Amino acid sequence: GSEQQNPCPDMNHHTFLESADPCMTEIENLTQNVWKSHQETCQFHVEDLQLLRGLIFTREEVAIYHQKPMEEMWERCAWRITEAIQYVVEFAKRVDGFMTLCQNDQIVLLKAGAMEVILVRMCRAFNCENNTVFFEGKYAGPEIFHSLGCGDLISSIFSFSQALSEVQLTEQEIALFSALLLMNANHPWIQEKGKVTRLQCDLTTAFKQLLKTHCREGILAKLPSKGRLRSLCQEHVNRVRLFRDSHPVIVHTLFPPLYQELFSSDPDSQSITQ
Ligand SMILES: O=C(C1CCS(=O)(=O)CC1)N1CC[C@](c2ccc(OCc3ccccc3)cc2)(S(=O)(=O)c2ccc(F)cc2)C1
Repeated sequence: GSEQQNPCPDMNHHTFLESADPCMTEIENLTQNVWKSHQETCQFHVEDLQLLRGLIFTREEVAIYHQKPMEEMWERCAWRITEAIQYVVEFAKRVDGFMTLCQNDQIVLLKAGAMEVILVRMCRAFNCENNTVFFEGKYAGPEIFHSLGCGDLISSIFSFSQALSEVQLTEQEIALFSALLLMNANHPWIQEKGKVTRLQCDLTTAFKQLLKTHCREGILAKLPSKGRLRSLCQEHVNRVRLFRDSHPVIVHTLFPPLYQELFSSDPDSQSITQ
């Protein structure tokens, strides 16, 4: 790290470290842990996603997507999001403190926050120059999702990604912001509120410290509000329910069980699959 100015020059290095504020190194250790956890579970590396920006679906390929039945497109997106969620689950498990929470709280936090983390991670795979997102191997505009029949949800997802990519978040900022989205102590079903609050507080300190060190406090005002993220996730859940009501067999037989548990079960069902 950067050479830290020793605030008490007369103390030798050894004494200084002993007397340094212990929680400071704890916070720095937490920042490193969260960054490493993100790097190991980010699904695609941001360098690769940048390189792939040149790979855009042709008009013919988009036309093929348009001919796919609604059910098939829904099933594809359900699988894409389920894959992404498995990486987010792995991310959470590697964040210091998350595995010390009781199983109920781990599940409640992931059920409430996994989609929010995916929406944030998505800005890494979004190219705001041509309004395209990385999907199934190439970059695609919103029109590729046409046969889903939920144009409003897709356009809100795209405009959300557009707004977030303008902040140009670093991988460290995405890592800490994602961890903060997950560690939400105010969730009604949390049993060990104190432990989650402590985690949330340490992550907030770490995030603030990171922004301060890099003179990036200005981005706090540009980050999406909790309300914006929550309404986007709710819109997704509403759409899934609408689709499930009209295609119950498809959802029950072809959608990933994890996706059904997280997005199409009633909100307070705690029966998550192991
Ligand atoms: O971006 C990612 C990945 C994040 C990690 S990464 O390493 O950066 C590689 C990319 N995503 C993973 C899954 C993705 C996803 C995002 C939102 C979503 O909303 C729920 C939904 C479900 C059914 C119908 C409509 C909407 C579903 C999937 S996606 O499939 O790429 C997709 C994208 C845009 C869109 F408009 C619809 C689907 C986003």
